[in-house]
Amino acid sequence: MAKQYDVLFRLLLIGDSGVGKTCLLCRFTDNEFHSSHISTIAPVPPLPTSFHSPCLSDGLPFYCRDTAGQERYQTITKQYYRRAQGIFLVYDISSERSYQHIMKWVSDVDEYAPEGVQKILIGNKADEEQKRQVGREQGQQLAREYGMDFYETSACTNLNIKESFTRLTELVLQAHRKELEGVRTRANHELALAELEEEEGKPEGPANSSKTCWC
Ligand SMILES: Nc1nc2c(ncn2[C@@H]2O[C@H](COP(=O)(O)OP(=O)(O)OP(=O)(O)O)[C@@H](O)[C@H]2O)c(=O)[nH]1
Repeated sequence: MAKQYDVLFRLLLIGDSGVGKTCLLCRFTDNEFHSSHISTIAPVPPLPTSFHSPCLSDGLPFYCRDTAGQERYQTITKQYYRRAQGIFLVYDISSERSYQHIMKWVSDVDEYAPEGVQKILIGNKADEEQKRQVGREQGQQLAREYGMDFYETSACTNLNIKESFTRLTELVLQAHRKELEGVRTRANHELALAELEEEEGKPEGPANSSKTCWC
């Protein structure tokens, strides 16, 4: 009933392979950290297990999708951009290369995501101070250039995880305030997941990911 008035917000995590996207999401949703790196393979796991409902900000449901950072999966990853309302662009502070690649990720977002999508820049692995290759000021500078908020995070020590997720959901809510006025919001997680699955369809290829923290 009144399905057209329901709202469903989708967040995405993108960035090079190994920057810690899966770990950020696991830390936020399950308060867990996995020290081994098992690359997310595309297609990412089936929708019902790859979405989480942090239910931040006034209890509205948010669904956050992890993506595979490896180049060979980019065609699949890009198909998720067009329905995203919020995107985390993640680099690793111990990898200059992953920082340089943020420009390429931003240009993909500009090309494939809807206008008005909210973005946040994340410099992850802030606990790795002795391996740091990217200064905090460099992160701040890049974020300023692209008009994004910036957080240095650590999925390992739980630095700024809640803060960055909360901020992105706030930005999405602000951007969609008009739509939210007087509308009924979807609170039924199962129903929402079923609809997401129906809308986006199951990606082709093997259904499983080698990641273990989606369990
Ligand atoms: N020290 C430290 N290591 C981290 C942090 N976040 C992730 N890692 C490690 O970095 C490696 C890669 O993390 P993942 O979360 O799998 O990286 P990803 O970006 O999802 O990689 P793809 O799935 O290949 O795109 C793992 O060994 C993690 O334990 C962090 O905040 N600090």
